[in-house]
Amino acid sequence: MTLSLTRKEAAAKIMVGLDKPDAEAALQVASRLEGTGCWVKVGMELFYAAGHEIVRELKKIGFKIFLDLKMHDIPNTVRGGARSIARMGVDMFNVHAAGGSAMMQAAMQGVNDAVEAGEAQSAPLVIAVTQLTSTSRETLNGEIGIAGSVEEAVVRYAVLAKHAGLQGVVASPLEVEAIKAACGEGFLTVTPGIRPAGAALGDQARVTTPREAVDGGTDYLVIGRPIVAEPDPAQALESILKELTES
Ligand SMILES: O=c1ccn([C@@H]2O[C@H](COP(=O)(O)O)[C@@H](O)[C@H]2O)c(=O)[nH]1
Repeated sequence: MTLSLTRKEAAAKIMVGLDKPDAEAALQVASRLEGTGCWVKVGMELFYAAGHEIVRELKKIGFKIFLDLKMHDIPNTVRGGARSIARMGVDMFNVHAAGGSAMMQAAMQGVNDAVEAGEAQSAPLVIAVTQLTSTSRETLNGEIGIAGSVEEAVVRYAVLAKHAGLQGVVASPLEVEAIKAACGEGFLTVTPGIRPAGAALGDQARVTTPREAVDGGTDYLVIGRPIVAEPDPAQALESILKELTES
């Protein structure tokens, strides 16, 4: 089924991956996206270079922020890390489901610690990475050592994350239908692995177009290089929005 979205609805589903080496480069792109209504995603490259300050700057501009640091450590460390992240005022962050239930529950406890101590005004959404969208079945079976299909592995982690109290998962758009069937419509799916027709796949293994991702029921489309590595990021975003608003 082709879903017809308004421009506002489409923009609110897009998380632009600001994978840039420093604050200046990131803010240059962000300034071109200001006012569109899209989210921005701050990942390892930008956060390790520009830290809390870039989060503050992006919030000041008015963006909703997904902090994509994919925590994976012992529960006590993740609890402390989650508390620190909640204090920063981001809207969403993630952990690896491979860390197990106790670790994911610890992330939720860290958020509660921050809220109860009055350090965070509101609780960010906490989601779990299932299997990276760069992982193919061959890699999953032959290197990571998990048997079966990628979809089975993704759904197993999604169910684990749901039982641990998390609000959603990161997966490819190809697995959204199975995740929603197993975890319910309200369980969020945040999907990288988005490539407009003809765009280079790069290191992504499990991809769809923006239109296919939306029609498959995803909640959020994470899009990096097809926007931020283009000479005109605003124009690249516009053409994706056009694809999503045409029925
Ligand atoms: O499974 C995952 C988890 C996170 N990502 C992140 O999303 C963006 C995708 O960027 P593209 O340039 O559109 O490929 C990137 O920041 C990744 O770290 C992911 O791709 N897959």
